[in-house]
Amino acid sequence: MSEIILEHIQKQYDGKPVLNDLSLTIRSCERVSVIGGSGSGKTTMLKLINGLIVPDRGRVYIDQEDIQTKDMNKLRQSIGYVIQSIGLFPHMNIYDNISYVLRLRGYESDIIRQRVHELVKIVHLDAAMLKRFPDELSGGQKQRVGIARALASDPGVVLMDEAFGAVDEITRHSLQEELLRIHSEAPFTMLFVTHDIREALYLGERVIVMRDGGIDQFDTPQQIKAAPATPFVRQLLSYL
Ligand SMILES: Nc1ncnc2c1ncn2[C@@H]1O[C@H](COP(=O)(O)OP(=O)(O)OP(=O)(O)O)[C@@H](O)[C@H]1O
Repeated sequence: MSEIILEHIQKQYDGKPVLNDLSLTIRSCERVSVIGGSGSGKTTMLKLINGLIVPDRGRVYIDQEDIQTKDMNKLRQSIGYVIQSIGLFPHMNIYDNISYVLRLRGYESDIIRQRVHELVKIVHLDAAMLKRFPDELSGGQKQRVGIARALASDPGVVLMDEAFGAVDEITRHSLQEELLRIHSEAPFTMLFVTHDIREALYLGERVIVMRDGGIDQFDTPQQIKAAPATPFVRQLLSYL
């Protein structure tokens, strides 16, 4: 449950601007989708929010606190991050993967066990899978583990980067529905990067359309459909 503010963010790689004077406010508990061309800066924006990279200029605030003034390890532990390649630790079983942040934070084992069992229920995983290792799970099951791990410490912010990109259509649809249900039961501020305009419009209460390091439109799905702000937004909508 956190408000995120990006204020005049500039980021360059090798002298080439990747984010160009980006400013936006994401409300506490809001679901925001991010869509845009390849290389438009979507992943870079997420990484700036969880402190994996720092802007050349501008500031990121979470709940009115400049993240640069925070302990970066603590910041990352307080933000759920789900990526397409999932990033599960291959040498740890599912239980240890899900409980990783809780163990880092020094919670007692009874509390951790209770929370892990709560989480597997939330993401509809079979508890029998907790003993397995990531390479013994299907793509969709691994994604559920990734979501459970991201939610483990009850984060105020969850960042998802093409989180459902590597699963089949049916699994993708059920993960989308589960994500909406999970969010409605225990809300958090969510940024969801996707290449799929349907997914963006379905999951986002508002949608950011990025192009070349800037924002073409940041609006509700209804408004984006009713009044696309640029030819690029119109082109995206033509794929519906
Ligand atoms: N560590 C890096 N060093 C140099 N250039 C980088 C680095 N990370 C990203 N870039 C460049 O920054 C630009 C934006 O990358 P970013 O990953 O944010 O795009 P994206 O919108 O998420 O793209 P995609 O949809 O293809 O994943 C790209 O041109 C990319 O090549």
